[in-house]
Amino acid sequence: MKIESLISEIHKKKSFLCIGLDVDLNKIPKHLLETEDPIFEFNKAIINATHHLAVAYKPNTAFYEAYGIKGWQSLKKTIDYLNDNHPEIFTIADAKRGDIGNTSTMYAKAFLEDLNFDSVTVAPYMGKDSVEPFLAFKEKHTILLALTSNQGAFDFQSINNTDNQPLYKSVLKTSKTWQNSENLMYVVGATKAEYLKDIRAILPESFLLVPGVGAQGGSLEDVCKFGMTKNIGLLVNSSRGIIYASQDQDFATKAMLKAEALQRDMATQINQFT
Ligand SMILES: O=c1ccn([C@@H]2O[C@H](COP(=O)(O)O)[C@@H](O)[C@H]2O)c(=O)[nH]1
Repeated sequence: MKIESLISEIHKKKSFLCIGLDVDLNKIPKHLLETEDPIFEFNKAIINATHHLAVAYKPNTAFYEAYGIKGWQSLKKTIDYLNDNHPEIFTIADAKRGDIGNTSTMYAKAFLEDLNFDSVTVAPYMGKDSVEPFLAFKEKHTILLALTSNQGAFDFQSINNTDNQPLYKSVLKTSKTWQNSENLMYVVGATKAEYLKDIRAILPESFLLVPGVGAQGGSLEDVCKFGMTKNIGLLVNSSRGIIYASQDQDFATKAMLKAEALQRDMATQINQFT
């Protein structure tokens, strides 16, 4: 998907909501376990109930890989369902890949060509030759881990390196020099909103995928205060906070209500900014 299409969808829906499809069979309504593909049935119901409120969906591949070949089939059915029925919606494979170039090329083919996601999350720490194979895909996006939402982000990402700047800033600055860097987006945790001013000084325009509102306690208002740009520039993700709003028959409606509340707050933020 071209970035312009994503921006136009954001303005049309007044939403920069990304819904995380992190499906855990222990948390979904029991009646779905009787169907042939409970993960896909769950995702389909969530997508049907929320697609008018969201501009992106992000299955975290761990939740599919954990169920072996059946999980991978559910992932394929989910992305096909999105691409066939909602081509205007941006899709993210949250897979956090990255390896030597030869191997990264295969990861990129798996997620961007075979599964046909619009984007994939990638760890930057093996450097340029591990990321450039992802960037080579036209109209696809590579979402680089910059400053993650977890506590462990402070173990390495925020520590000053030999240039006397935190490692995450080196990731941002150096990645901008890579070939096809216009295809880069970055992960910044909502729990790290106070860093967004510094991040925007380095990346004034780039899209940021921001996980960590909802279950992890990040604040949408804080993220918007420092992270929003004229093109909005944000995809704010919530997974558990939306998809597990109820574990009963009404799960999709309850998920819709949670998504609606977030979208309403996003519309307010967009209106205040523009
Ligand atoms: O820094 C990061 C990077 C990725 N994630 C992923 O986003 C979702 C968040 O789920 P919630 O249920 O809304 O907490 C999940 O897939 C994480 O693996 C992240 O949280 N932080």
